[in-house]
Amino acid sequence: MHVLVTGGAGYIGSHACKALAQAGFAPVAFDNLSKGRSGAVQWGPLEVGDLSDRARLDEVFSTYRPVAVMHFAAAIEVGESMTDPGKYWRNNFIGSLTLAEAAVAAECLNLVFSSTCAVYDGNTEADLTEDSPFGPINAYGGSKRATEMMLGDFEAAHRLKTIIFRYFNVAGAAPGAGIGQSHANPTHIIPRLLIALEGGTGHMTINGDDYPTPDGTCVRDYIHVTDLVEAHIGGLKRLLDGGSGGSYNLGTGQGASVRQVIEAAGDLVGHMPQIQIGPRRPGDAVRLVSGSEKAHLDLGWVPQSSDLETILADAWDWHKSRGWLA
Ligand SMILES: NC(=O)c1ccc[n+]([C@@H]2O[C@H](COP(=O)([O-])OP(=O)(O)OC[C@H]3O[C@@H](n4cnc5c(N)ncnc54)[C@H](O)[C@@H]3O)[C@@H](O)[C@H]2O)c1
Ligand SMILES: O=c1ccn([C@@H]2O[C@H](COP(=O)(O)OP(=O)(O)O[C@H]3O[C@H](CO)[C@@H](O)[C@H](O)[C@H]3O)[C@@H](O)[C@H]2O)c(=O)[nH]1
Repeated sequence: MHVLVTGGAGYIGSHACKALAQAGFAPVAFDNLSKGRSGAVQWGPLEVGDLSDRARLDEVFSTYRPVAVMHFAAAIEVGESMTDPGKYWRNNFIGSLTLAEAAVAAECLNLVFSSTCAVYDGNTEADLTEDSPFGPINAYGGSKRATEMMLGDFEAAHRLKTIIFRYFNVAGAAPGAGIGQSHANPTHIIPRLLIALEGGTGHMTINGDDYPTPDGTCVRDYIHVTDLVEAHIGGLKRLLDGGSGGSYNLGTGQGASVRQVIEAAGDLVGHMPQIQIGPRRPGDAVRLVSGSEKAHLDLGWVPQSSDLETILADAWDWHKSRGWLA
């Protein structure tokens, strides 16, 4: 059973391919390699192509006749989305629309979509459930929320069943698998921190320490990538067994501030980076922590490796092993 994995050469998509293969599916990665790398595609073929290229999508659907799509391909940087919103609306929203139309035309009517907690109102201090108010405060979250709405309309009109997963902050790496967060110039806190601790820059800038949080820095809910992709396998099986779609938060319910993440990484490695306080990053939410049990109740999903120490240790092991990458 082929599953088309858009963004399959990227960080989470490559982990999903690994989990799909382990669960007995045949993943087919579809990626334009703008951020992904071909070396991360180890569990099935790589089809190079862009979401905007409908003819290329049609060709890939026709070749593999996938039973489902896992849709990870997107531009993902919150800060960039505030300075270049068009890139986000074009790639994430128009790209997803093109993909959904191709899937319906190919009668591939099961889709798992990578959404984000950035669809919620990030200025609230409350834990977030699937019923929390929307209010994307950045263009990235806006492009994801619009895609969710589009997919809802496609489900009603075209029977394209969709499971929407709203991830909190994904981190870590599958131990020993040769895949992890490998952007050339990472913006995410954990890869940047590991580069700093390794001696690459030696310093870490905190993007604002005057937020209304206990230590003044932004709070996030970090989820291990191996736990995250297991939820996708559960969601996919539910769709293929005839179950309904739905929306699910994927987080742990535990918040960690930027300072706490830096201190935990310093404890792991045995020394602290030099810390500088910079300005707030446009589009940053104050606090994003999941308050939901829905994925546990509906899908039986329980994170196994998502304590911050394990996440950082696995990310650090990946970071040290990836010297051969650009
Ligand atoms: N990393 C996180 O913490 C996080 C949190 C919430 C949601 N997400 C979502 O998870 C998904 C995967 O994120 P990731 O962290 O693996 O990012 P990533 O950049 O590593 O992976 C995205 C992949 O999509 C590919 N891609 C981008 N645009 C494309 C296009 N138009 N056509 C074909 N391929 C394209 C890139 O080359 C890359 O390999 C994204 O949809 C992202 O919004 C990530
Ligand atoms: O050098 C750095 C890097 C990051 N941060 C801060 O660390 C926090 C986390 O930032 P980052 O790791 O970039 O993640 P987010 O901006 O929270 O976004 C990630 O997590 C979102 C869910 O919260 C996803 O939707 C996005 O795709 C994903 O990029 C934010 O407050 C950043 O401002 C710093 O202070 N210094």
